[in-house]
Amino acid sequence: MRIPVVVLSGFLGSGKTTLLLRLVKEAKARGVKPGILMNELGQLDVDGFTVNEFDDTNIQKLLDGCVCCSKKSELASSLNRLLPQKPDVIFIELTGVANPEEIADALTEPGLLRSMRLKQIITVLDAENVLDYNSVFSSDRQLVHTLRRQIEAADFIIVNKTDLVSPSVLQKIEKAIRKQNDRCSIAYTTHSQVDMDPLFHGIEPNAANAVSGDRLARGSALSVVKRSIREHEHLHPEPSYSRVRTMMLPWTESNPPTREKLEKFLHQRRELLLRAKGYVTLPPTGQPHLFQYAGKRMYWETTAFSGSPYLVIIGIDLDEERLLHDWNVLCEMV
Ligand SMILES: Nc1nc2c(ncn2[C@@H]2O[C@H](COP(=O)(O)OP(=O)(O)OP(=O)(O)O)[C@@H](O)[C@H]2O)c(=O)[nH]1
Repeated sequence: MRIPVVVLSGFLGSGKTTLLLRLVKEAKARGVKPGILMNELGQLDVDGFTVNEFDDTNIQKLLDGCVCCSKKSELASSLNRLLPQKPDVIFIELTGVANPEEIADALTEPGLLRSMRLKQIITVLDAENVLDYNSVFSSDRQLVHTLRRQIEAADFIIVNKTDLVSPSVLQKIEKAIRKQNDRCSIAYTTHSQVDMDPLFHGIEPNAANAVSGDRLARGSALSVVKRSIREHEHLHPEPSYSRVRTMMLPWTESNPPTREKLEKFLHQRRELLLRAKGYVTLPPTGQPHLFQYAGKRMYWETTAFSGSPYLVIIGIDLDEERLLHDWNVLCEMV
């Protein structure tokens, strides 16, 4: 029986990993064995540590590039490495700038088609920021195109972070979604807390799953996806994002910046910054924290992480040399 694959898409910081953690927990509660493929734009893996807390979960990570373009050739081998543990379902968490249609297409290649089937594309939206993407990223045509595709290709859209917006904003978001996708289901959530029953429909322990009800069985949906991919490749042979850059800011344990200085540093660069995350130690105690900057908000959590601290930032046209210089000046000033 072919293993159902659930693709999680959505822009940087919208709540995909939060959803993935819920899905993995739910899978375990149902006796369903999950396999996970996580893709990160940066060289370092922040979310993997959190997911690794589910100790016996089968995880593959594809770092330093986007699986829908620069890392596409590695998709099949990474997915095939999940197979020996016989997962009942595979969750693929894409980078925030990935076009999920490309993954749908890759799953129809002969090497994967025999063992896997695309069950569902779920797109998570950040309710606080999604309506601004077109204007904020107007100078990056490819990125705008990719973000539109994330909505158009979705079977299920989760409008997340509803705690940060008013009901009238949610109405506008629903209208905007329906203009682009009139067939998907929509749920409104905080912290990606969604009813799991529909998501697990047809996913059973021990993989003797019925194939019915998946996207692959619905020939028409797949052909729409395939046709739009061909159009996409024709019109956009470039990657799904163009000016998005990732870089690491070194975190010296002997001389770390304070929380306030880090926050000010990022806030001053908010126009070009899309996302930041990392494990950092804070003075004076050296307590490790998981730090996240998403949708222009900063989140801090204490953590049991015991590796070397690091901080990854993602932004538009980042000037690496200049940022590193400013960062080093900041660290020396502490
Ligand atoms: N206020 C608020 N914060 C949320 C909500 N959902 C997630 N967050 C926070 O937003 C940040 C980003 O969430 P993630 O789940 O890591 O987002 P992501 O889409 O996986 O991010 P990338 O992997 O960088 O693309 C984290 O600090 C979450 O705790 C929500 O509903 N409301």
